[in-house]
Amino acid sequence: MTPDDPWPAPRFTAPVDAVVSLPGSKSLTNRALVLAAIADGPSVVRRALRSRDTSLMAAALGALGSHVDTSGDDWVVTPAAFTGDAQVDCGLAGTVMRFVPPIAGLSTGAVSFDGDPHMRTRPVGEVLNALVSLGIRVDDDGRGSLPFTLHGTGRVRGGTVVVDASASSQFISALLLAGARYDLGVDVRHDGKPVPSLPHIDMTVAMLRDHGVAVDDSDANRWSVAPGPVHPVDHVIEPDLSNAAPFLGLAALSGGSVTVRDWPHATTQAGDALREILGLMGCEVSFVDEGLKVTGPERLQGLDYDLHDVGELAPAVAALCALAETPSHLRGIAHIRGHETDRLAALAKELGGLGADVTEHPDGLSIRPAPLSGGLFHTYADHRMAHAGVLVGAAVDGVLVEDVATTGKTFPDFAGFWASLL
Ligand SMILES: O=C(O)C1=C[C@@H](OP(=O)(O)O)[C@@H](O)[C@H](O)C1
Ligand SMILES: C=C(OP(=O)(O)O)C(=O)O
Repeated sequence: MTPDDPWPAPRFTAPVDAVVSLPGSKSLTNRALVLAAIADGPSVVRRALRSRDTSLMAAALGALGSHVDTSGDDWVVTPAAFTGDAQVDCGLAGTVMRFVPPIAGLSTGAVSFDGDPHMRTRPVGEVLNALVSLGIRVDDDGRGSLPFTLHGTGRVRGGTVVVDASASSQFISALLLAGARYDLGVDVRHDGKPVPSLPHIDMTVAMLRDHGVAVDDSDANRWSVAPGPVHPVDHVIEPDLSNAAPFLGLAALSGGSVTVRDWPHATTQAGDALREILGLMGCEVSFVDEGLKVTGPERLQGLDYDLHDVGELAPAVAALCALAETPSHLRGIAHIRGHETDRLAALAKELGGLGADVTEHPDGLSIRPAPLSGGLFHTYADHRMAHAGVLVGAAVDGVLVEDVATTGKTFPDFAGFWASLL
C-alpha cells in the first residue's frame, strides 16, 4: 500500500518490545550481483534484498547481457558475454553508477548511463578518469557526472591507476570488482584525504576472495587485483545492518527493547558499528539466541563520535542525538554531502526546523539538547533522511514525514513495517 504523503509518523508513547527480521543488505546484494555477472558460471544470491537499488542493479546487468532471475527469494545470475548497446538507469544508487561502468567496459558496444535528477550531481568523475587510463573510451561532458557513455571493445587492458577516493569508497570498490577480468588486472592507489567508509572496501575484498580472486591489500591506500578466473559462488545475504539503525534507535529512544534477528557475529558491514554507538549512548547491547538485542536507557546520552567509516548511519544517529539529554558532536563526515542529498545541510535544516539546536560544520554536526515540536520533515529523496524523520516522530507529537516511500531505495514497505511495531 502506498503510504500517505506526508506520512504522520507513528508516535511510540510506551517502550517498544519487538523482534524483527530485516531485509538483506544492499551493499552485499549489489556486490554479489556484479561478481556473479562476471563469474565463470551461474551463481545464486540467497535472501537477496528486493528494493529499488538492487532491482536497478539486476536490470543493469540484464541490459549488459547477463540473465538475472529475480523471481524467487534466491536470485540466480547466469553470466553471458556483454554485448553493449545498452542503457543503464542508475536511479539514485551509488553502487549502480560506480560499480557498473568498470564491468560495462568489458562489453563490445556502447553503454549509456543516466539516473535521477540528483544523481547527476553525485561524483563519479574519478571512476571515469580511471577507466580512461585503463583503456576504456568514455564520452561525457567533462563534468565528471551523469550522463555518460562507455564504448567497450570486448576487453580492457587494465594496469595501475591513481584515484582520489576521498569523496567515496565506492570509487575503489568499483575498480576492484571488475579488475580480475582486465588483461593486466588492476592496481589501484588512493592519493588524497583519507578514504571514507573503509569497511565497504573490506567487504569488496572479502567478496572477491570468496570468488577465488587474488587481492593484495597489505599496503595502506593500495589494492591490487590479479587477472584470472572469477568462480561462481552461492552467496547468502546478511540482514542490512545499516537499515537496522531506525529499529534499534526506536529501542534507544523509547526505553524498550528491539532484537534484530540473524545479526552476524562477524561481518564486513559497516552498520555493525551500531553496537558501539548505541552502547555509548547508554543502551544495553547484547547478542541473544535470536540475534542482537538493544535495550534503551532511561536517559539517552549524547554522542561524540567520528562516523568517517560509517557515514550512512549519520541521519538516524543525528536524530537520536537530537532526542538525547546531553550534547553531541558527529565528526569526519564531510563526504556525506555527496550522498543521496547533502545530508549535513539536510539534517541541520530538518532537525532544526523541529526545534533542535544544531550547528552544521564542514565535516559534521553539533547537536545540543532542546525541546522538539511537530512539523513537516522533508526527505530530499533520501531513504535515510526518512529514517531520521520517523525516529523523531516516534518521540515527538505531530511529525509528518514527506515522501516516506523514498525508503524503497533499500527497504521494501518500510512504512508498513515501522507502523506494525506500534
Ligand atoms: O560500497 C557500498 O556499498 C557503500 C559505500 C559507502 O559509500 P561512500 O563511500 O560513498 O560513503 C556507503 O555510504 C554506501 O551506502 C554503500
Ligand atoms: C550513501 C548511500 O547510498 P549509495 O549506495 O547510493 O551511495 C546510502 O545508502 O546511505
